[in-house]
Amino acid sequence: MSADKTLSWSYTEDFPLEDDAIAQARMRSLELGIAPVSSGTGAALRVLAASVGAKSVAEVGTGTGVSGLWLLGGMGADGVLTTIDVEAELQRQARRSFDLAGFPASRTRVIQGRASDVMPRMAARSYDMVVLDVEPRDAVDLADYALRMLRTGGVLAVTRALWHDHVADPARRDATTVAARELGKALRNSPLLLTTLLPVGDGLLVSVRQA
Ligand SMILES: C[S@@+](CC[C@H](N)C(=O)[O-])C[C@H]1O[C@@H](n2cnc3c(N)ncnc32)[C@H](O)[C@@H]1O
Repeated sequence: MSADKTLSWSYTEDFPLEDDAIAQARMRSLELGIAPVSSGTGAALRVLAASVGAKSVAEVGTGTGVSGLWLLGGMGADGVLTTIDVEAELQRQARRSFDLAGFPASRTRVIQGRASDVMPRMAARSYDMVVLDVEPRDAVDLADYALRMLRTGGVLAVTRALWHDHVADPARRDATTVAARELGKALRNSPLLLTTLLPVGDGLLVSVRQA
């Protein structure tokens, strides 16, 4: 690996142009101690949403709406983002972010609750894209619900898949790191999916549902 890799990675993170609405949502997130997706991850999510012509996207982990704004930016003008979070106050902030960015309320469905309670009640095979932006141990628990919701050709995106760069280090055996590692392998090995691991942000697992 070239010694310039770190430089290239920071260049990649700085490459996307983040608009004012996203920058403000990011600031509010950091003030509240919530880690939003990086610019590189957000831009990748936007491209993925656009590439599948997403009209229906579900996200777990609303936060203050940073990832949501990126996703909305990649969806068609009539696309609806359904976003789930346990924290009502964060969702109030996210609604404000969507509003300030000019997205009408009809473009978002903000659901408060634990994803493991909410997702089983959501329609099967109806979503173009599902994003899990939660800790790896939660992502492991939610991946099957997410796959159930995806249409054929739909995309599952799981953030934080390199978990603070611990996943690549075999000496790291803590439960969260192991969960991230195991989830990556399970998605990669599934005959239902085409999966790749992108080193953007804190790692982005991307799977396409093939049938
Ligand atoms: C990393 S933050 C999301 C940041 C957001 N996607 C952004 O980019 O602005 C993770 C969020 O997931 C929520 N969360 C964690 N576990 C959850 C679960 N099981 N069900 C619903 N929400 C959950 C937390 O309350 C937190 O707001």
